[in-house]
Amino acid sequence: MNILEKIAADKRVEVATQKEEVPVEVLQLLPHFKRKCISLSENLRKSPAGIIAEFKRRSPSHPDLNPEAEVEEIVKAYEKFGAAGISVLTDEAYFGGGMEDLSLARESVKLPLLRKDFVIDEYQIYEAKAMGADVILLIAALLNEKQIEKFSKLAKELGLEVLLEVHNREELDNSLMPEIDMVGVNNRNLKTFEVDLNTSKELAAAIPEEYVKVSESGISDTAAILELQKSGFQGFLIGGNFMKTEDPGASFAAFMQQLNKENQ
Ligand SMILES: O=C(O)c1ccccc1NCC(=O)[C@H](O)[C@H](O)COP(=O)(O)O
Repeated sequence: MNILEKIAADKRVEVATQKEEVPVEVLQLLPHFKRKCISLSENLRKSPAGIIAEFKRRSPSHPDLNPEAEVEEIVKAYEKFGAAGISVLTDEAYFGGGMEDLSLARESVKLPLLRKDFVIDEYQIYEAKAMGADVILLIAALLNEKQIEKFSKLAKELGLEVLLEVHNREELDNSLMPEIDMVGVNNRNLKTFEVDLNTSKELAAAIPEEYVKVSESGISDTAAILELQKSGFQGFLIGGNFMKTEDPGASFAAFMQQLNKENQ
């Protein structure tokens, strides 16, 4: 079993329990459920930098990233220094996150929030909306075409945007549908954890123009962004580069300062 299959297997158990504890009917009564979402894809189209800055405490590839990190201060700094959106890891078992982090982020910033998790059940989409997310992630490697269609349609009904994550041409060709707003190319091979930015560059031309292109994972300098922009990417999902430092907000600010200088 590879890491993604293991995460998905655990997620099925977790979601089954959560559904019993807090049924969809209860989620629908929560105040954020009626909230109008903010568009991440629009922000990425108009932002000169297009950074989706991520909050995470750890990951399978980086188990000790920033175990004690608190969400509020970090996301406020991401907003203050020019992020186009924020990704919040809500998986507890492998990333040390939770729905509480998403809720706290929602109370702290006005930027669009991506619920970064492993969606395998419609329940998680209702939950994302109820906790204040604007965008969900659908990982092509985890889902078949029918699931992607069903989940993205539900997301649209709830007013959420969809970021589809792919890692190769086959996943891209099998998973594109009209309800998807953004296509993210994950530069990290989730089977080996190897990172290669050429994955984004090689897939870019195959992503139809109507989808905002997002390059995900392994971005650690502004030169990489300038390169990826040339291939048509408008969004850049960056987590570890900021979260591995003592002050992720300050490292984000320094990164943005450098990027703005180079983008002039
Ligand atoms: O990062 C991992 O180890 C990982 C393992 C299994 C599934 C997903 C994983 N990462 C999620 C992500 O895709 C990243 O959090 C995100 O793209 C940011 O990447 P980075 O900038 O390299 O932290």
